[in-house]
Amino acid sequence: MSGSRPTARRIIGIETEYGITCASGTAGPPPMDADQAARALFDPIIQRGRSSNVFTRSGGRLYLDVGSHPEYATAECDRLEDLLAQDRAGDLIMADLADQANARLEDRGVTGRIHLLKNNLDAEGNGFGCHENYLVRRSGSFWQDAQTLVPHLVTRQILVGAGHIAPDARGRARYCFSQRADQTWEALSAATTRARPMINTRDEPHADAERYRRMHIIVGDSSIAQGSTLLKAGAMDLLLDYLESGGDLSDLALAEPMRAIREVSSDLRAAVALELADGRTITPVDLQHEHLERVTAHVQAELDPTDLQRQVLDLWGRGLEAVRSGRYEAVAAELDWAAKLQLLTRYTQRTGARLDDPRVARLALAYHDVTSGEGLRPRLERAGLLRRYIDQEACRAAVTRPPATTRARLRGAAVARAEDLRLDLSVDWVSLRLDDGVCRPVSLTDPFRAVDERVDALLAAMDDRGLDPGAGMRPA
Ligand SMILES: Nc1ncnc2c1ncn2[C@@H]1O[C@H](COP(=O)(O)OP(=O)(O)OP(=O)(O)O)[C@@H](O)[C@H]1O
Ligand SMILES: [Mg+2]
Repeated sequence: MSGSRPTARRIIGIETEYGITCASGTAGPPPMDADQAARALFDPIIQRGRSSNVFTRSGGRLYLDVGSHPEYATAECDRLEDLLAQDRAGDLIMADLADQANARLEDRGVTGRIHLLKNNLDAEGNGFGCHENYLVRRSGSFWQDAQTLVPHLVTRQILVGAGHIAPDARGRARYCFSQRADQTWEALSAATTRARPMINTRDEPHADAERYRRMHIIVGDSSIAQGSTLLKAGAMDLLLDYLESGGDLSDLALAEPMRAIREVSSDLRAAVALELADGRTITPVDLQHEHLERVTAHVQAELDPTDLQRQVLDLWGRGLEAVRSGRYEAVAAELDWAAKLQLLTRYTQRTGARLDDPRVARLALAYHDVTSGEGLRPRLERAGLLRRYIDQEACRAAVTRPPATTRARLRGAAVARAEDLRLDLSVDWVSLRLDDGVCRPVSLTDPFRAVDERVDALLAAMDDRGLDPGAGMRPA
């Protein structure tokens, strides 16, 4: 590959909603429902910060909305290695909270254990999301770019879907690519719950609104395998670079994206004929292949890709080949749908259980369980059956260390100082404010700016305040 420039710097963040249940430790019913379990999980956070919406030392956001899906939004990342580490740090933060909550339950003599699930469908059939955020330039044709991405979002599930067991039209269980595909109702919309679009077009850039927009993609499955996260975000970043450099995908617009997204999910051979807007038809594999070829040509002509970006292109190609040939084992260490399918297939072959057997459902759920000591991922990773692109130490470190190259560095430093000195700090994505009635709020509208003397001054003011026992201290 012989281009010359790096990909344009782009802010990327991933928000994950987690499923939560409290499994009974006896034969009786669960000791608490999902709402109660979520509140038990967030209890120490609410005690400490008097809020269920806090920013962390990693620069990310921990959040419990109404309802029962605790959420972690990663800090702003502009390197794929940081995104992988921060995304995993979110799982670790949640798992630590669950450990603490389970210890409190045990102290109270409650026989039940809280489990956190990184999937997209709860036992009652309610869906919840994993959202990707990509900074895009306002000067580009956002609407057209957003529309242009729909065919990619419809078909990328054959690579980055998390895999799902669902009944077919005759009620028989079968394996499909995505949990989220059936939960999506529109291509583009500014409403998220009613319309369930693939891209949420609400204009909230968390940055200078004259220059930027935030592409808010809400159709993806949550990822367990780092390979899935890498390919999901890395392919989108490269596609956006291609489009922002004048690339065009409009000849691949689909006639009926909503119908297509369901058809793609349920055809494991990815050979279904999808109708294009111009009347031609194309299979999901061929459509993805076409995207990959254009992006690869763009990379070769213009870009000097990073090591992880090379791996994105490599995995993209191998993933398509695995689907086309039906030899999914080739990517079973890298892509969720293939990893889970291999696990379930081995189990059904060994035991003779069918896909609709409750034991198979439990095994599938264990793949998504991120609670310490419960889920399968750590074991699969240790055994080399799931590939780690970023080692566990780096992910652990990201729990308290924000990305170094974006404004998250400033936010993380300020949050850490406020926690250490027990000072009240108001934080959101674009500002920091010490609640002492003296310091002026610091506005951080440039997400690429990782060094800022105003934040240095704020940290110094915090040190001064922290020394003064009367000022700004929170009640113990
Ligand atoms: N300028 C930006 N461009 C792209 N992504 C950004 C930018 N600023 C922040 N982000 C990322 O966007 C995500 C915002 O998460 P958050 O959960 O607050 O989303 P939201 O869409 O604002 O809110 P909600 O979940 O309440 O609907 C984070 O992952 C963050 O890193
Ligand atoms: Mg969110």
